[in-house]
Amino acid sequence: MSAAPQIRQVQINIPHEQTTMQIQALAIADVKIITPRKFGDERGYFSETYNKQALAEAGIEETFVQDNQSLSATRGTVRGLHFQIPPVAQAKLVRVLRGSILDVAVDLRRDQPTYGTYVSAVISARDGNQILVPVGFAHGFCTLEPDTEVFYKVSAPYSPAHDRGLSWIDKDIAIDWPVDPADAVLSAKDLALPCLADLPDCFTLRR
Ligand SMILES: Cc1cn([C@H]2C[C@H](O)[C@@H](COP(=O)(O)OP(=O)(O)O[C@H]3O[C@H](C)C(=O)[C@H](O)[C@H]3O)O2)c(=O)[nH]c1=O
Repeated sequence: MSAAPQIRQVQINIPHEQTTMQIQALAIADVKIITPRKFGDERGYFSETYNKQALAEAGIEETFVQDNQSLSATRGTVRGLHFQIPPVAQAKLVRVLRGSILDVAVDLRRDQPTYGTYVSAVISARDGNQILVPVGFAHGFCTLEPDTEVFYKVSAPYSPAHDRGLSWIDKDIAIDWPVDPADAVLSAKDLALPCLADLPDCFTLRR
């Protein structure tokens, strides 16, 4: 049994009761952290983890058509970076059912000043927070705990023919992952993904 991969500590927020759904834009403003309201009592808590109308009232109009869930047994598991190309490009609403992840979104929109840059956030079952990754981004995460279970909604159905990926260790993007490449657990597919410089333009709107 190989030793557990070494994970550099990442700031994990302490959960707190919320009175309303909170929405916070990250440095790339289209990527948002959504923290639904929690009703705590002596039994535990209740939370509406998805409410289409509440999101629409906050200006989040994505329509989700498929739910996905993955379990990663080992902390330091990296899944991604993935995206689907039009006409089935996906927005993703990601949350963690058990454990925690460092979630990463890379901007692939060549007509944006943030093209080729990324944002990241710790998403955890403890915090009950979620990340909204819009169309036009590559998405991936690194698990921070063993047996981390991730649940996410996508706005277009899975289409292997439109499934694309980007190397997690692309030097031009230089994502600060909390695990060293020597210790990370990835699929053979993800280990072979190309760098951004070798990807065709997938998302710039045709004028
Ligand atoms: C994504 C997907 C996959 N699959 C099948 C295809 C493979 O036989 C198997 C595992 O797929 P994959 O290795 O792509 O799974 P992950 O590495 O967890 O990829 C996912 O995790 C990263 C973080 C993402 O953002 C993507 O949404 C998604 O690609 O599930 C399906 O049947 N439907 C689906 O929607």
